[in-house]
Amino acid sequence: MSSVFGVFWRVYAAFISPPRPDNVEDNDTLPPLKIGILGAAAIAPPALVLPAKSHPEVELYAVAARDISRAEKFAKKHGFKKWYGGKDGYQDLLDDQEIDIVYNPLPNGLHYEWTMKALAAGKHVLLEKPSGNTAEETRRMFSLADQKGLVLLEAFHYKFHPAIQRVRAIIDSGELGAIKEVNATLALPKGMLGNDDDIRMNYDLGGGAMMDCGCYTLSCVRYLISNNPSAVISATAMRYSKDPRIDTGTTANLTFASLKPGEEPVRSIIKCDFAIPPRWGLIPRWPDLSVRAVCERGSIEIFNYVMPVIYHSITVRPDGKVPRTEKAYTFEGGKGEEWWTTYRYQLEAFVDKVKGRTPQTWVNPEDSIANMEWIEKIYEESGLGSRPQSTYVLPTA
Ligand SMILES: NC(=O)C1=CN([C@@H]2O[C@H](COP(=O)(O)OP(=O)(O)OC[C@H]3O[C@@H](n4cnc5c(N)ncnc54)[C@H](OP(=O)(O)O)[C@@H]3O)[C@@H](O)[C@H]2O)C=CC1
Ligand SMILES: O=C1OC[C@@H](O)[C@H](O)[C@H]1O
Repeated sequence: MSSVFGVFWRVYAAFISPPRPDNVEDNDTLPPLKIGILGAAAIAPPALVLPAKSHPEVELYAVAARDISRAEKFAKKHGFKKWYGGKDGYQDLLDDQEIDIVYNPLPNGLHYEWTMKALAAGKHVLLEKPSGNTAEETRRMFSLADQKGLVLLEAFHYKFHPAIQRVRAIIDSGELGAIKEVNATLALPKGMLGNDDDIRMNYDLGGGAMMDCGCYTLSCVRYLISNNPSAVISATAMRYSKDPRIDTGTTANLTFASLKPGEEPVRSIIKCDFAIPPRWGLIPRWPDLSVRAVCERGSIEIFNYVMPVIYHSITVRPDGKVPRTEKAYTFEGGKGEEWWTTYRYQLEAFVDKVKGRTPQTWVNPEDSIANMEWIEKIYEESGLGSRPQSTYVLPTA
């Protein structure tokens, strides 16, 4: 449904009142997987709480917050059975034997420590993006998950939605010829994010626009080109006035080796910004969430690859032919509903993996590690340097 009614209907079902699950394969015989959340984070309701409400195989079980009253308020508001708080609250949640899955939406600089602790406690972990502060942290987390036979997923939710997968399928089909250039932007109007106390403005917590919004643009161009960059040609950061180690926006110019011998390298410009100024100093701008690929025989672009359930459009312009617009809210013959958010598709895949089923989509450890490696290279090139590596050491058993 691409009408205005369709937008309202999807937003209602996705964010206001997700339909309750009715039928499940093994729901009658197996208890639901119990979820615990570390931190009453702003992203937790859209990214996990709402998706869980329409997933028949999970239960919102416990939340921990540094302040117990905050944990209690969050638990009661969202229907969690238990809450933990105080200085040991996060560890108490991890020690709860009932919990199967831990969602980690802590600040980036704490992803490593608490994911390592969660894995050590035997929990599967859904970890917010970017996976850590450094690629070394990411390698260590996936290595521990592997040793323990646990599922660990970096929550690059946009990849689980049919919209971006449709863009890649069109590129891969060869309809437009070889890919020459892909540019991606995630830029938000000033005022939406980036107050002084925002975790994104704190270097020790892994702040910076390239970490926050930029990690999507990098991930997306790597995904559409089906390769990793071969070099960062240049990277320019706008520095935060109160801490020059933090970028409020970064533009990076990358090059990728072509996958086919003899073809030109693929060029890419990625841009992130969390402070686009109002037009003429007055009129607030819309977020810029665009990705455009130029190929030998035409171009393709998608608007809104980050929150496609609300509205997105895929415009294909084959040279010499009439342009067409496509939408993709569901997979043909696959699991999903028009109102499923990127996060709902992601939760479906995560549960499938935990249950030993083959997920429709997955983000492999190598992919998460490579994304962090190139984030670090971009920060190095911009002169700001990598974010600080965690000093946490997991005690040996
Ligand atoms: N997938 C997506 O679409 C999005 C993902 N994200 C990612 O999710 C994570 C959290 O982002 P967001 O929800 O916006 O952030 P918030 O600041 O709302 O949440 C972070 C949580 O971390 C906890 N925390 C623990 N230690 C600290 C500390 N020293 N300082 C501040 N907070 C602390 C707080 O929990 P407590 O309740 O215990 O106080 C807080 O609730 C980030 O990794 C971000 O990149 C963010 C937005 C969108
Ligand atoms: O993950 C995210 O997605 C959307 C952005 O608004 C936000 O800053 C970021 O953390």
